[in-house]
Amino acid sequence: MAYGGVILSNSLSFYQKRIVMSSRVLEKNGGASIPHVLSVAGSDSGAGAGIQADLKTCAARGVYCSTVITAVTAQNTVGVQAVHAVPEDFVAQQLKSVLSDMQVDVVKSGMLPSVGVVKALLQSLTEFSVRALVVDPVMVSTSGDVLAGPSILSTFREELLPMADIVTPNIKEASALLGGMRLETVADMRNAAELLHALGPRSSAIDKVLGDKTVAVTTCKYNYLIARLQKVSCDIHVQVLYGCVVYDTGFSLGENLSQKGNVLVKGGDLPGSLDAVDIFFNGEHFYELRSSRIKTHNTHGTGCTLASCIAAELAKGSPMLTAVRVAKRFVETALEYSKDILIGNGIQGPFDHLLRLKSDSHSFRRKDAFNPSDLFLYAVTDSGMNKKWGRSMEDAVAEAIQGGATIVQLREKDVETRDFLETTKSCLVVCRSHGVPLLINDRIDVALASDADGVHIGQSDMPATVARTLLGPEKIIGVSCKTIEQAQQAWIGGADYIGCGGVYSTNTKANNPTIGLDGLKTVCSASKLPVVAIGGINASNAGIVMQMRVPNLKGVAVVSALFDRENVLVETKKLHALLMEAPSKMQ
Ligand SMILES: Cc1ncc(COP(=O)(O)OP(=O)(O)O)c(N)n1
Ligand SMILES: Cc1nc(C(=O)O)sc1CCOP(=O)(O)O
Ligand SMILES: [Mg+2]
Repeated sequence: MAYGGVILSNSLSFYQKRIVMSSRVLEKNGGASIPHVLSVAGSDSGAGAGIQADLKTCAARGVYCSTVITAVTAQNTVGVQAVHAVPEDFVAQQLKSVLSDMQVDVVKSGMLPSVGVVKALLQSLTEFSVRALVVDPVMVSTSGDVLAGPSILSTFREELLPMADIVTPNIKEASALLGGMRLETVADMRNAAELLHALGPRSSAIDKVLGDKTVAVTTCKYNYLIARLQKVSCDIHVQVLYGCVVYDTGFSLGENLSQKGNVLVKGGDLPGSLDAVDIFFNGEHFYELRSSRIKTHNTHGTGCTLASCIAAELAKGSPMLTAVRVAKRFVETALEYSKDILIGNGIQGPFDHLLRLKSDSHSFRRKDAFNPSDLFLYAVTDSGMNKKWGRSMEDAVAEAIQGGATIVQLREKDVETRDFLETTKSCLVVCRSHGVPLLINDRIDVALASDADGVHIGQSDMPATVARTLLGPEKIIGVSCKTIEQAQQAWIGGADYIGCGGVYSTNTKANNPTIGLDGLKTVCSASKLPVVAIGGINASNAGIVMQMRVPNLKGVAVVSALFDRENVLVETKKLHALLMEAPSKMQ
């Protein structure tokens, strides 16, 4: 083989030991490693950019993030008021602390305020092996403040970029790195990407044979990668070993392990462009990544977020282009969700990395946890019935709420997903303005996409445990149960309430077994969760149901008695009044 006859050097035993050590730790703890990004960047007191953005991004992407702080900035949405650079030897100390102990997959660099700090980072990368280096060449903050002076440019160009697997400059940074080159068009960006690529990583080559199937790979970026050869059909592949995790690099030996760097020139600031265009160049192909420009002032920290998201995706094992695409989409989604949030008085605000403060609903957001008394009068819609009576879903929901419905479920079996999502959003506005929870029948995807308050699922739908994992701890989950066992399972699965029926026979749900008042009583008595009765309930029998005074029964759920009627408002009021009179104990 071409790599035979190379001498095994002593320095390699360190890495071998490290692999054995990591495996032992994993064995001892019985755990698995988690993708890990080390962010080497400055702190932003306003928490929109820098280390804080990197931490939030990695958290949002499910990746562990350790940090080496290179500078502390006094910064807000107005600008950068002061910068305190962390002494270089202390940056080096932080790097050593993290890298000597933790298995970092990807290093992401942001603000590197001095040549000494860049050199400390480079030195660490020659001592400790990582899989990739993502360089965000931070030079000027979005507010226009200089974060890395011109003295550093040549070190970036000559020493940092050649180590990078990807470099992600914006237009101004690309221009600065290329000696002030003018970037005004997409063609200029392509040109810049090509020129920057020429400053990128040199090729790597198999360097040392460690054993029968193990080699060391030297690159200019890493001291040594410990790699294992694996025969996959006719090709010999190279796998990089870290602890128990083995990453197939996809390089076959025939390609002499040559690794090409990547450049992403971000065109967010490109003058006169309607779209946000970024140019990705991998040394062979250009990719024009376009997305529509989101109208918002909340763009502080987009660069840091994009780079740390790329790092997070690489740490999970994504190929470079996939990581870039995912990161771009993540930033767009976060911007869209946060476009109207207001933090600070400056012209450029931060956005919400955790996508929580959804713009069109957060002012009406339900503040309370699930309240079982919400089950008192549960209105469950049916599009067929509303169509029959010539009203929209939104009008039907509004009337039911005015009539006294305390919770609403959209049970739409025959609508197109797109229409269902739009209807749900409109109904949410109605429900939130009245503080009434809105649940979605069956469709967890629609509940998630619309940020509805929860779902109602049955025995043939997704299990409650899975729904809970998807929806998180705050959403309401109801489960249909006809037996004690099902009720027990719903409780274990993390449901908030159960729907129990059919109490009476019904035409609304085909082939629905009727369990009667006795069946309802049995389930309610054994249930650890609050119960709402359903099935054939109307103004003539709701009183009977509630007067049984069985434990845990909190209310009735009704479809046809409200919606298969000419006047939803009148029918809901009637049923509400009747329930209020029922001498039940709504514990
Ligand atoms: C409150 C309430 N209880 C029971 C059901 C029925 O749910 P499921 O068994 O999943 O049947 P479908 O409604 O999906 O036909 C419900 N929807 N609401
Ligand atoms: C949707 C549904 N679930 C049931 C169950 O027994 O779980 S009965 C039912 C239909 C309820 O409609 P109506 O109020 O028109 O009878
Ligand atoms: Mg269902």
